[in-house]
Amino acid sequence: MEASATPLGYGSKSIGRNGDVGWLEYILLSVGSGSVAAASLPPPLGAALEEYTDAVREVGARVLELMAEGLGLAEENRGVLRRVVASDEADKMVRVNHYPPCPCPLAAGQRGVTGFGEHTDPQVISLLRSNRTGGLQIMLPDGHWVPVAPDPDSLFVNVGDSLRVLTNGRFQSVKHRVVAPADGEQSRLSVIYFGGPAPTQRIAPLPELMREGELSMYRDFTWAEYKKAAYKSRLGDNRLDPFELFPAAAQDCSSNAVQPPAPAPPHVAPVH
Ligand SMILES: O=C(O)CCC(=O)C(=O)O
Ligand SMILES: [Fe+2]
Repeated sequence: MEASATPLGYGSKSIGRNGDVGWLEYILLSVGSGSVAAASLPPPLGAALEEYTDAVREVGARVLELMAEGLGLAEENRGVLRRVVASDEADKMVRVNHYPPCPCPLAAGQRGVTGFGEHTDPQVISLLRSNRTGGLQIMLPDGHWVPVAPDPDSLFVNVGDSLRVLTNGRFQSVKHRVVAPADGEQSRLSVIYFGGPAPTQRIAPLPELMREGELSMYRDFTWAEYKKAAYKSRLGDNRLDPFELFPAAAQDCSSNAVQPPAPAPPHVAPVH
């Protein structure tokens, strides 16, 4: 069965509304007061979800503080990134992905089928946990895919597009994808917290970070605007492109500059 979360809720195979497909089923929830999706869960599950999200968000906020320190921000400014995801109005989403083993026969040279197609996360920071089954891969600047070793005791941290803009490209959002388990392998299960800004938050390079004469590489936008644009796009699109002010300069230092074009998935795309 193919079902699409719209955009929240349960989905199977169909990711988003724009034709992206993968070998998975998932549930995508918005967490926090006023969130329809979390409020519709059985109360103990809703409470557990909020508790988990708050705990993992705090880890993300701490990582952002360390990143601010690493960027050389003065001590009094080190909370500037943390506050983007930790404010009361900040957008909190959780996705649970389940990738059953795919019984599909593989053609010669084909390493698997796409569980989740290549993309960057649009938010500020994502923290992922998984079971012991691998499949997650990240793309290096030279276009090579490298596997992320599964470790149920670790959190995998991803920089999102918004953090890339907030740091004027100093941190890059990295393309990642999931290859579904082959027939006979264990299912992969992952839980991802996506730390986003408040809807009205202006996403622009932090003034505290800009050097004298440094120009923003992006035109200003709000998180609500970017989220809407992200939902309208395909998974593999470089979603920041329409917001770039100096495309050539932004691409020069972009990990996405050398991406091969995303293959158009006929149904569930093979992975070579
Ligand atoms: O399921 C995974 O391991 C990664 C999925 C992912 O990248 C996402 O949901 O944004
Ligand atoms: Fe992702």
